[in-house]
Amino acid sequence: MIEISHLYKGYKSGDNNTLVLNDVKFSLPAGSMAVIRGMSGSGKTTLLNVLGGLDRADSGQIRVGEWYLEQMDNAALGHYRARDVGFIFQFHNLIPTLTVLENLLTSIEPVRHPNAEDKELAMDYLEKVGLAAFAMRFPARLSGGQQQRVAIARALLKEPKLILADEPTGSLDEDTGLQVIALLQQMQRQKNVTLVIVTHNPDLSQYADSNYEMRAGRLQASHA
Ligand SMILES: Nc1ncnc2c1ncn2[C@@H]1O[C@H](COP(=O)(O)OP(=O)(O)OP(=O)(O)O)[C@@H](O)[C@H]1O
Repeated sequence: MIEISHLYKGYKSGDNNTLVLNDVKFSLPAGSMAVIRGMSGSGKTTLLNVLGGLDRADSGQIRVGEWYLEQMDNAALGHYRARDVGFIFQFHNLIPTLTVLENLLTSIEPVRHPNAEDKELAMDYLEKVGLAAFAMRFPARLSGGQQQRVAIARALLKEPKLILADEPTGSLDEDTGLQVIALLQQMQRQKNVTLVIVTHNPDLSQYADSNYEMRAGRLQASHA
């Protein structure tokens, strides 16, 4: 499902070019879960951004299913993101002027106009994250953890092939964090979704099919 090889990305500052991704190699079968840990600044978010088509590497190959990202123009990357990728990021980017339900439906809109079935499914996902009662609220009236769960429900609603999550349990208490992980695992098993999770939380490693550590731009398998 995911095949990455010889991936490099650097940022220039003055005469220095700091390599943030340094010959990254990574492969992950469809329907499995990888957890990537690593120190702050080691390149984890950069890797997720490149994998999700939000950013480009300087060189290297990235294949996700039938998509060959390094060969695609920006429009094609937009299609790829809209159709196949669900993002759960630390800064969840809910739209403040839309209700919780409307926020969920934004994940469908690039692909089709949401219909009654989509709305029903959106309510099911809100139920699953324990927020059905808040469907008509605006995000500002939710706690940070509740907003995080809305962002998760939004990513799940479009039932993407790939979910990229950056600290998905970061702003949640332990119980809610476990519920979220259980929900992600359920998606993985029932819908064959591939999950790549970046986290500082060592407790998530036990749920993964494979574990990695990012160190100064290099990705290494770990047994943690
Ligand atoms: N747009 C940018 N311009 C210059 N440097 C950048 C840019 N984006 C990221 N970096 C640098 O690249 C390195 C990797 O950043 P990245 O966000 O990928 O790390 P991370 O492992 O996700 O960290 P954290 O765990 O703190 O989120 C950092 O040193 C960061 O300062």
